[in-house]
Amino acid sequence: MAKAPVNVTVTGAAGQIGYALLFRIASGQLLGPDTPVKLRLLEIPQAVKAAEGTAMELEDCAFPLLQGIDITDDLAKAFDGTNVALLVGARPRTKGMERGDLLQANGGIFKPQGRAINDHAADDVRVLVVGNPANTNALIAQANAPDVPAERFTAMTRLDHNRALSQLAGKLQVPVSEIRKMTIWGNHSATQYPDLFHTEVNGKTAAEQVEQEWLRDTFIPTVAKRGAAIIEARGASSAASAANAAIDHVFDWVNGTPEGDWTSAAIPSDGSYGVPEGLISSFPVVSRDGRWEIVQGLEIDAFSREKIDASVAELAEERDAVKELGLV
Ligand SMILES: NC(=O)c1ccc[n+]([C@@H]2O[C@H](COP(=O)([O-])OP(=O)(O)OC[C@H]3O[C@@H](n4cnc5c(N)ncnc54)[C@H](O)[C@@H]3O)[C@@H](O)[C@H]2O)c1
Ligand SMILES: O=C(O)C[C@H](O)C(=O)O
Repeated sequence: MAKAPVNVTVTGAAGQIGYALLFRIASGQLLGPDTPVKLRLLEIPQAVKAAEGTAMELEDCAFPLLQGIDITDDLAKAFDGTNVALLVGARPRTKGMERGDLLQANGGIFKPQGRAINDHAADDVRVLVVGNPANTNALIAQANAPDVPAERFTAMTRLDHNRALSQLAGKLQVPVSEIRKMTIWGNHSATQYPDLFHTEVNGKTAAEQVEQEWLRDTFIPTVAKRGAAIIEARGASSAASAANAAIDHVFDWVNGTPEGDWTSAAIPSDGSYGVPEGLISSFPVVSRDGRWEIVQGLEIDAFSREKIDASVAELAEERDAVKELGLV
């Protein structure tokens, strides 16, 4: 029997990431080659026409799995019955903007979106927040959706994870496919901690195969500041690689992670590894039966502890700031 279509909502659909993402969703790369999709594109009123243009192009691809496209600036319509919500549209930081202003502006987006997901989404809704500051935007949306299990709200650190894989593969001159168990801890920001102490390459720990100076002074800052380096080079933030990471995140969440490996995702902490419960922090995770689980039992040495704590402290500060603003 043919599968029922899955409703996928993409916010910020007329933006750069939206343009790199929508065609891949419609072609079956988000959920798999047997799953039909219906797209809901949410935009602000000024960008609805541009989203309509993208929808025309989607039609022109004649994707066999694409069973419909709705374009709207109405939250209730955008999230009505949605099974997968990709929250991409966000307010970028502009010149002279303080961090509090940025959090406030994004609260104005993610608070009502959280409420709309609460009131209109399907019972099995899964949410991935891409728009920055992604972890805290996810926290805002989750806090405003009390009827949806908290674990359904996640933020994207898969791009950082993929960046870390590529940097390490280049250093060791191995294919990315030979690397297992990479981890990004903490916030999707420059404080994130890409951890090589549990990563395996050809059955050996990656940290033992690289110089400690390279790990500390090149690898960690290169991965953590890659987003800024892309902006510097392109004059715009990463788009195709961000869309690719969003596809990877949702595909693995729905279909499971391969045996013998794990990935990275920012999910609500259950207190594991000393990360305060409720913070949406990146962890080593596996997906089993459609749910993320934090990989347990990893030994954390003093170097890693300090790095994880610094990023988690930043997340706690952001949470306190949005609490003060009444957003969570
Ligand atoms: N987590 C990550 O790894 C990662 C990586 C790259 C980019 N990002 C972030 O993703 C976000 C989007 O990036 P982009 O390059 O697509 O930006 P963009 O400016 O090209 O597009 C953003 C789109 O969002 C729309 N938008 C704004 N407010 C909206 C709202 N309330 N509802 C619906 N749509 C709204 C805008 O009209 C615009 O079309 C940014 O916040 C960026 O910093 C995150
Ligand atoms: O948009 C940004 O600030 C950078 C982005 O989050 C990235 O990691 O590429």
